[in-house]
Amino acid sequence: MSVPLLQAHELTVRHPNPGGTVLAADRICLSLDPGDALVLLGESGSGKTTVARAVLGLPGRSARVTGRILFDGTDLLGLDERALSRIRGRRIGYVPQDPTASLDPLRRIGPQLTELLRRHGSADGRRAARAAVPGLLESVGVPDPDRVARSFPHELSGGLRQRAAIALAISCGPELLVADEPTTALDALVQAQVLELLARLRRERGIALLLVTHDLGVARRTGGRIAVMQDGRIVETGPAERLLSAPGHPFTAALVAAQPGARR
Ligand SMILES: Nc1ncnc2c1ncn2[C@@H]1O[C@H](COP(=O)(O)OP(=O)(O)OP(=O)(O)O)[C@@H](O)[C@H]1O
Repeated sequence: MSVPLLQAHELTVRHPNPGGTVLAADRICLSLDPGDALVLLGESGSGKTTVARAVLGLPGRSARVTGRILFDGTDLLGLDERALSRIRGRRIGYVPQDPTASLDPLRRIGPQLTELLRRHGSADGRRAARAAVPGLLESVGVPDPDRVARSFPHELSGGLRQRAAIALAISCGPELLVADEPTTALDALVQAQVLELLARLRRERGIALLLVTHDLGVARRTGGRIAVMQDGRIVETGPAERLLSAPGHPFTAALVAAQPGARR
């Protein structure tokens, strides 16, 4: 059996709010092996993003976090910001719902990738970094990498922008990608293509995937394991196929009944 890449033990996150505190993640335990996929599935407000942000070491300034998040054996909650930022972006990549959150609107795609490749030491010198950009864009399925490298984010379609954001996220050769609703803003065809890209990155590069979604269809197509969240808790975990075809928890059963087409 392989050693888990990511493990959460009793992860609990409280957010302050005017009426007291919100228990956004309640004693979360999860485990993800290298190259595997884990989907956090749940309705809006169930705590999925809170867990994903805690794994990124970005729980929010005022959040109170307890428990442990072990990444390759190191407890991320015990690290200072400097140590965390060495892991985040280098060993853990982040794909947001809205790619404009990771792309700088005022810079062309190429220079953004060049800078990251240099900063993370994935390419030796500016010239090598620049030369690596088209291959990186090609590896995320960009059909015309030179044109895209010369483009500003707003000049690209939503699907190409998300591919560029994924290129940024994998530019440092991460072992884990955290993707928060990465296809929600895309139409159905592009959504399927982006999910296929994430699956290919797992297969070909062995990058593990922690994906947040409210959409059963996305969870099913991502494959791997699903953890169903309700009110800050994981109520059920299991292999995607089994969990969606034979839910063990009434809440999962209700979710499946509400989106019957997503079972197939
Ligand atoms: N920074 C914050 N301050 C106060 N409350 C917060 C904060 N972030 C999240 N919450 C609350 O924590 C709970 C869980 O939110 P979270 O965003 O993790 O859920 P989610 O399942 O990702 O939902 P969504 O899909 O809508 O983002 C919600 O009640 C939310 O209002």
